[in-house]
Order: sequence, then structure tokens, then C-alpha cells
Amino acid sequence: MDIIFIRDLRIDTVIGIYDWERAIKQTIHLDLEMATDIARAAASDHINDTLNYKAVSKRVIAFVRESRFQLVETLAERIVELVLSEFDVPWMRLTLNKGGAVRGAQGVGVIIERSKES
Ligand SMILES: Nc1nc2c(c(=O)[nH]1)N=C([C@H](O)[C@@H](O)CO)CN2
Repeated sequence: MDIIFIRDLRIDTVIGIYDWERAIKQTIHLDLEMATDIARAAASDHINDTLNYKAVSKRVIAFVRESRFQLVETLAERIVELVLSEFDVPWMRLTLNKGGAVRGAQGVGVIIERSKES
């Protein structure tokens, strides 16, 4: 199995449990690792034969920008549900980093791995 990745995708959104967080946008950083088989694309050299990381990025950006979740857990789970259901991805790992949410930490967040239900 091969992996197509998107690293440090930065998106501004409303996220957080505190009142002040509901009134601002914060930048979250996403790393997506998506299982795929690149053999067909490597042989044909055609974009239609692979997972288009640009298309995945555009869809995730549109979703996250409009989202209004409180917890990073909920946002992470919804992003993964979206990718697994809308793209040909049987498994993925998502790292969601809420940047400067905790003073003194370089980042905080969640890492989840999910498979498509068969
Ligand atoms: N496990 C979690 N802990 C915390 C979260 C969260 O989403 N998941 N969120 C916060 C606050 O919103 C924080 O990011 C503000 O600095 C605290 N803990």
C-alpha cells in the first residue's frame, strides 16, 4: 500500500470551548496520510488514475472553513469521515494541530487513524 500525503495544510476556522474562541478564527494545521495504490498512475502518468491531492485539499479547506466545532476531536473525526466517504481512500491518518492553543507548547491536538467500513 502506498501513501499520498498533504502536509501542514493551514486553515482558519472557529474552534474551541471558551467564549472568546467562539468570536475569533484560529489556524489549524492538518497532516493527511491517505492509503492508495499508485501503480496505475505511475504506469499511465495520468491524473485520473490517482488520488488527486489538490481535490482533497480543496474539499477539506471548504469544510473546515465553514465548521464551528468546540473540540479538536470532533473536527478531526468529521474530516476523516468526509475524506473516506468522498474519495477512493480505504485508510487514513489525520494529525490535527491547534497551533498556539497552549502557551509553552509548539502545538496540541489529536492524531486519528480510520479505515473505510466495508
Ligand atoms: N482534548 C481536548 N482538550 C482541549 C480542547 C480540545 O478540543 N480537546 N480544547 C481546549 C480549548 O479550546 C483550548 O484549545 C483553548 O486554548 C482545551 N482542551
